[in-house]
Amino acid sequence: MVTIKEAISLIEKHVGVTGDRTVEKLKNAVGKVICQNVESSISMPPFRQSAMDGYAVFLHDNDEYVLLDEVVKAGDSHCPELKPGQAFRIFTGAPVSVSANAVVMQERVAVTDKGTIKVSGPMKEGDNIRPVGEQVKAGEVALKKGTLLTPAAIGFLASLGVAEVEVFKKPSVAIVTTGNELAEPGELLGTGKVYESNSVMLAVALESLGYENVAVSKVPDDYGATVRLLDEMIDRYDVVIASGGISVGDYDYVGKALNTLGVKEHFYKVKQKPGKPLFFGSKGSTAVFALPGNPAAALTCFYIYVYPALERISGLRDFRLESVTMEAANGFVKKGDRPQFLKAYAEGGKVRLLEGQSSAMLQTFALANALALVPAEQLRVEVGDKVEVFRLPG
Ligand SMILES: Nc1nc2c(c(=O)[nH]1)N[C@H]1C(S)=C(S)[C@@H](COP(=O)(O)OP(=O)(O)OC[C@H]3O[C@@H](n4cnc5c(N)ncnc54)[C@H](O)[C@@H]3O)O[C@H]1N2
Ligand code: MOO
Repeated sequence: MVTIKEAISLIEKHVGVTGDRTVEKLKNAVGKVICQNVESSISMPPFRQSAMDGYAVFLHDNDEYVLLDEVVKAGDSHCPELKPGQAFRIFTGAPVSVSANAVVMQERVAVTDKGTIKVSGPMKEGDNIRPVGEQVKAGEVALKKGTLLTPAAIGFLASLGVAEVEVFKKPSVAIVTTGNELAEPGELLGTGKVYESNSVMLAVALESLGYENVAVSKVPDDYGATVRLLDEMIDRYDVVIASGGISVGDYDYVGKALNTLGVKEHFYKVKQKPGKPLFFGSKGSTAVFALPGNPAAALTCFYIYVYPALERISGLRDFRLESVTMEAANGFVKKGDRPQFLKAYAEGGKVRLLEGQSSAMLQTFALANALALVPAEQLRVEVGDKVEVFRLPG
């Protein structure tokens, strides 16, 4: 049995980026990680650009300027040169000629009937002109290897004319559920059966985190069938997530099957509640997690252990779950000597510890947006106590 900390560091030690790369169209690359520096082929902005609707001027020692009969708007390619004391009409995004050394916003300008403009307030060189390459210069690194492609990063690359980007391939994931008792939602529920919930829950969690290559397969409590299915999945996928059959019961075959298949155990059993019988191992380059079957335990283990592992494999080499300290909005009495992850609701800087913490209860999880961790030695949480809180993604 390992501690939560030990389990996390063993996972960090044994998982790493697969190194597989792929070229993605920009709009398909969100949530992926750049696998090499992206250099900009252009300067951004590519030309001196007006930041305001107003007038471009060649500054002189007077607040009155002769207005040329010229208008330059965004997209225009022409741009008149000025002599000191001259001005022309310009709009936001339009190119600014080299001789124009400031742009004044139109709210500060009065047009006279003598063909001049009068400017109120001070002006200095460079006002309201975005210099060439202010964001990035041609040939410079725009985004570094290892950067996560957020919508902002995708927009930035699009602004540089990038249409495709080379990223780390996200790992492929096989979910394997086990159990004779499992019925499919939609079927009539026979005596002794429960509806199977873990595969769809884990599959949509993966999908919402951007993992697209996800397979689901199911096996009854049969040793031979469990060995065969796990063998195939370990062979074909980067990560295997089994659910159920990992405890000590006579019909819990996952641990025995993984052992038979030569999966190297990095840990089995974590001192925590829920999710004590969590297994993590690897075979070749495939990482194998066996989550406890109890649905809330499975999902807790997924968020705390599997999700960070997947993000690291996807290229975020140093990914860790972030936790914040919050005040408890209500009290909680912990049973037993294991640290406990509690389904919780974080709001306005406080965290509410929810009713119904059994590892079989998904209803509470459905109402939660966070997991709060109560340490082993703390037997009660009082209102106002500081609690470590992990916000759940999405
Ligand atoms: N003698 C002991 N018994 C148990 C121990 C122990 O230490 N000693 N640990 C308990 C704890 S804690 C957990 S957690 C469970 C984990 O057991 P398994 O991982 O072997 O899971 P199963 O027995 O297969 O199932 C547990 C529970 O979850 C339901 N389940 C399983 N898969 C699904 C699914 N895909 N969808 C919905 N529900 C599922 C299953 O029907 C069971 O009710 O072991 C304790 N026992
Ligand atoms: O470790 Mo189990 O998840 O407490 O029921």
